[in-house]
Amino acid sequence: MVTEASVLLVDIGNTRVKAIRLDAFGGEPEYFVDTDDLMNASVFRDIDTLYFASVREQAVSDRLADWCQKQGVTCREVVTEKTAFGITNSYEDVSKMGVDRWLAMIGAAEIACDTFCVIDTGTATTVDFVSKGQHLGGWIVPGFQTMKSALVGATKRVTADDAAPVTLDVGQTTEACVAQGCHAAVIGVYFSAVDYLSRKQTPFDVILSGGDKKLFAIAELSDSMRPANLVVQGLARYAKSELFA
Ligand SMILES: Nc1ncnc2c1ncn2[C@@H]1O[C@H](COP(=O)(O)OP(=O)(O)OP(=O)(O)O)[C@@H](O)[C@H]1O
Ligand SMILES: CC(C)(CO)[C@@H](O)C(=O)NCCC(=O)O
Ligand SMILES: [K+]
Repeated sequence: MVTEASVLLVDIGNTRVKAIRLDAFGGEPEYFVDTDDLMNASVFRDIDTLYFASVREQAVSDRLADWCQKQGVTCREVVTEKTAFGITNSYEDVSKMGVDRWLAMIGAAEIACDTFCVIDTGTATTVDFVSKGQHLGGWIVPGFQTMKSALVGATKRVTADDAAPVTLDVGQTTEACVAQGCHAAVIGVYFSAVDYLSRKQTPFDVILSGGDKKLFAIAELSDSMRPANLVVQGLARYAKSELFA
């Protein structure tokens, strides 16, 4: 019999792979560089079912599925759909939408009111807007690190450091100007999302997620929610409904 402790949820992101068992999905996942790293890890022991989602190339998914088959582990890859859990995707070709965005919406819908947006910030910052079960559309923006690398790569005299500001401020050195400027740009996405939703003239929730959500400390003033990891939460919803409903 499948138990929640024997199901592993895996989010294969652009930068990192996150894995956590279904019975612990609200907690902190384990991080891996890639799926080879994951396949050798102890989290893989004693599981009988794997639910995964990937934004990497197809070969990565194929290799993971092959490996599961050899281990006798049931493997289910979740992909972006046109409709599920009462949400309808606005993309005409839903296969083009990154499954992390789809799962973030599915995860957010469980905790948000009728109208909401989910802001997921990591390698990219994505924003997706949903009202009454209809996905209205979204934004894809470079993430904080990605913005800094693009800036450094496209200029001669601009350099960056590892600082990750949490307050809106200004810099007095090149590195501080870059860090504060890119932080201001990330925060700008949040304010623009609030502005867009405000025009709907209906109550809404803003849900923040992703490896860099700490950059949104400023949003604590408002009542936006910051759940653990929405992509994993979306995967958990799929696994629960398919295995235990
Ligand atoms: N231990 C860590 N290792 C790598 N990145 C980290 C770590 N802790 C925080 N981060 C931040 O998290 C960001 C990556 O976030 P996340 O893991 O959500 O991204 P990702 O793997 O690209 O997933 P996504 O595809 O959702 O963007 C990095 O930009 C980095 O600033
Ligand atoms: C935008 C990212 C990189 C965010 O992780 C991912 O969702 C992705 O690769 N998306 C494909 C393009 C799209 O969603 O329209
Ligand atoms: K992201």
